[in-house]
Amino acid sequence: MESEAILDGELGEEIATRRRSHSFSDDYSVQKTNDDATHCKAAAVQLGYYKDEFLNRFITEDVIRRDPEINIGYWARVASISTAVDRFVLRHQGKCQIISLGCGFDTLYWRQKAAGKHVQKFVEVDFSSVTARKIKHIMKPGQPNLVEYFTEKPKDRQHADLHAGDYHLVGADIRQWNELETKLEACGIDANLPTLFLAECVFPYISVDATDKLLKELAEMFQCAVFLNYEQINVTDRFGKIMEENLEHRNVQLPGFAACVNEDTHIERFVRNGWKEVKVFDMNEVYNSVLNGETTRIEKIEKLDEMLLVRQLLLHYALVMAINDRRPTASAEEGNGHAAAGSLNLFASSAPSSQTPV
Ligand SMILES: C[S@@+](CC[C@H](N)C(=O)[O-])C[C@H]1O[C@@H](n2cnc3c(N)ncnc32)[C@H](O)[C@@H]1O
Repeated sequence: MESEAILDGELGEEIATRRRSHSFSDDYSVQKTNDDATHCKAAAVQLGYYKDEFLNRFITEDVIRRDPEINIGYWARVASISTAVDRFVLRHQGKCQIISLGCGFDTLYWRQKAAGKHVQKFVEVDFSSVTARKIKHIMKPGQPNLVEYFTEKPKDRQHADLHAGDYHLVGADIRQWNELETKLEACGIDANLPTLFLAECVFPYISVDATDKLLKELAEMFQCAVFLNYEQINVTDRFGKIMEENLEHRNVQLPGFAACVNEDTHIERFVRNGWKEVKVFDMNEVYNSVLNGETTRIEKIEKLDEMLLVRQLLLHYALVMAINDRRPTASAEEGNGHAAAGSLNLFASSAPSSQTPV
C-alpha cells in the first residue's frame, strides 16, 4: 500500500499530489539528460571524432560546440561501448540479443546494421515519453530512412512501443520490474539466448535499491548475460562533487551515485545481485589500451596539446563489465556458439586486468 493511502481526507490527497508532482518533475529532468547526451554526441560527430550518419535524424535544434575534453569523453564512451558490443556479437556470431536500458536516442542499432552486424533481437527501453519521441523521429520521412533497416514493417503500439522484427523500442520505467518484464515478454525476448545488457549513463539517476532489484531480476531471468554499464566513478573527490552540483542545479538528482564511489562499490553492486564476474575499467585505462589505435588521430582534431583535463574527465568515468553464465555448458570449451563464461570479458585481449576478478 502507498504510504499516503493510510492518510485519509484532504491532507492525504494534498500529500499524494505533492509527491506525484515532485516525482514527475524529477523524472522530467532525468529524461532531459537524453537531449544533452544526444547533442554532445552530435557535437563530437560534427567535428569528425567519429561517424554516425543516423544521429542527425534525432536532432531538431542547432548543435552547440563543446569543449575538446567533452568531445573526447563522448568519443571514448561511444568507441569503447561499440568495441565491446562488436566483440560480443562476433563471439556469438549474431546468435544473441542486445537490451539497452535507458537508451535515449542512441543509434547503436542502426550503426550496427549499417556495418553488417546483426543480432537476433535488439531491444531498447526508456521512459514512454522518451520512446514516443524516438518513434516519431524514426518514422518521419527523410534520409537515411531508419525504417528500412528493420527486418519487418514496424507496428506502433500506444505511440510508445514499436515492434519491427529484429528491432523493438518499448516504454517502461526500469525501476518497475513487473512493467519491464511484461514489455520484454512482448518483444519475444528469449531468456536462454546470450544477452548483452547496456546501461549508458542511466543508473546514477536511479536509487541503488531500485538498481539492485533490477540487476537481481535480470541475473535470475537470463541464463547467459553480460552487462555493460558505463557511468561515473570516483565521485567523492572535488571533481566528482562539482559534477554532482552541476547536475543538481539542473534539478537532476543522483541517487545512484552511492554506487559510483570507487571500483569496489561498482563491483559489490553486481556481485550482491547475483552476477558472477565483474571487472571495472576506468576510462583512462580504456583510452590507453582498447582505444589506443585511434588516440593520435583524436588528439589532432582540435590540436590538443594539454591532456590534463581529458585525463581528469576520463578518471571519473568507468566501463563496468559483469558476467553471469548459468548454462550447463558454461565451463565447456568455446564452440557451437557457446562461449565459456570466463571468456566473455569483452576487453580480455586488450586491457590489462589490474582489477580483481570476482
Ligand atoms: C543521460 S541519458 C543517456 C541516454 C543514452 N543511454 C545515451 O547514452 O545516449 C539517461 C537516459 O536514461 C533514461 N532513464 C533514466 N531513468 C530511467 C528509468 N527509471 N526508466 C527508464 N529510463 C530511464 C532517461 O530517460 C534518459 O534517456
